[in-house]
Amino acid sequence: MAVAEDRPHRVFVAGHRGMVGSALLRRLQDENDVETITCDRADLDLTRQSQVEQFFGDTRIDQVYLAAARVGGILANDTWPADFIRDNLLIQTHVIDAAHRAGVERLLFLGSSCIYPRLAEQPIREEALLTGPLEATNDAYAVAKIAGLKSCEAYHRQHGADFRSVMPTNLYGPGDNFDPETSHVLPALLRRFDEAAADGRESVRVWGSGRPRREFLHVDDLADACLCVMRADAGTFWSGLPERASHINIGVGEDIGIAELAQRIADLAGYRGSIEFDPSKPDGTPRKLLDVARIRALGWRHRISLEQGLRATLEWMRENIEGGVRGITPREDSS
Ligand SMILES: NC(=O)C1=CN([C@@H]2O[C@H](COP(=O)(O)OP(=O)(O)OC[C@H]3O[C@@H](n4cnc5c(N)ncnc54)[C@H](OP(=O)(O)O)[C@@H]3O)[C@@H](O)[C@H]2O)C=CC1
Ligand SMILES: C[C@H]1O[C@H](OP(=O)(O)OP(=O)(O)OC[C@H]2O[C@@H](n3cnc4c(=O)[nH]c(N)nc43)[C@H](O)[C@@H]2O)[C@@H](O)[C@@H](O)C1=O
Repeated sequence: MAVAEDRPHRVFVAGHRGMVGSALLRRLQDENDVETITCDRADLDLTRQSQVEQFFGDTRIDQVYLAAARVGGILANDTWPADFIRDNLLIQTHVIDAAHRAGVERLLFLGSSCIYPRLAEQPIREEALLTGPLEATNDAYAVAKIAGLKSCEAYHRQHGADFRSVMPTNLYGPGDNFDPETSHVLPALLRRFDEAAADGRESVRVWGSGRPRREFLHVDDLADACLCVMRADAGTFWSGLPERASHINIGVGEDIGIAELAQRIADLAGYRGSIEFDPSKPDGTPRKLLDVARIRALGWRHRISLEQGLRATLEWMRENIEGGVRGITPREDSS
């Protein structure tokens, strides 16, 4: 490695105020050979190339965790595809290229399990990439994420850059977006059922048919997996991947139906009314279960069960979202 043994690695976490970025910061604090670097979006808008180049030019950085992105649930993705493809292509292209020019020794790009074909064989292996059509509700976001992992692969092939990618399954945990319209399913249902229980409501609506299946990973486990991938020596990491690939799946290896998830959350929140399904909302991809053999071969396995994670996240939500939730807005409204 390029870094002298006697000084800590200077690690830039992009997106440090988000759910994943803040979990990475918590996890990196446990490492005594790491000095973390962050910069607020007000001072560094990653969609602006000049700002990104200046930041990397002025700041000595050894490693990058690229957890900044435009992120949202199925409806936000389906409603604002232009914002999702634009922001994500710009952020990742600027950061990856500036990191390469600045001589960053290692970078981790955060993709998503939605990169795989809608009807991929389950559990989904890394090799399923680009073997079939994408799910329409998030194809713009998925194309940007595919471009991100392909960028890492291309900079590795052409320049020898040690830029790696992880493809996490659906995540949840402290710092999540609990906005009813723009969030993912798990935080949306935690909030909806908790409020319904508190108000004594008789019925709660769950989007779609309830039949799709999803795999859920606690964000603290994801942060641990990211460090495991970044700490793997280059020979081990690259030799464990198929040729012309830079990505590795991160998940728990089992999934759950949305109707069952809703019932478990209802029970946890103490909700006693009925559950109805809203067919006017999209189901999205029918199933998205990752094959996690590769990350397990690197020595990582999740520790937090869905039961434990749901309880802890419900507690976190009750203590932290009083007075408002962090949602997202379309770009036209936000700039
Ligand atoms: N959540 C999930 O279920 C999954 C997430 N992922 C991936 O993990 C990564 C992190 O996601 P997550 O933490 O959930 O998302 P969040 O929305 O919680 O966090 C995203 C972060 O990116 C920052 N950001 C967005 N745009 C810009 C910009 N133009 N300039 C600077 N910073 C910006 C945000 O800044 P600010 O706080 O100022 O808004 C925020 O800190 C993403 O790449 C996502 O694709 C992958 C699989 C599942
Ligand atoms: C991580 C991943 O997240 C997104 O994909 P998704 O997995 O389809 O996302 P989701 O969590 O929003 O929904 C999962 C399922 O749950 C159902 N569902 C029920 N009730 C609610 C509900 O109240 N809110 C939401 N959001 N979904 C609901 C919903 O109808 C769907 O069947 C990608 O766009 C992309 O961002 C991505 O990579």
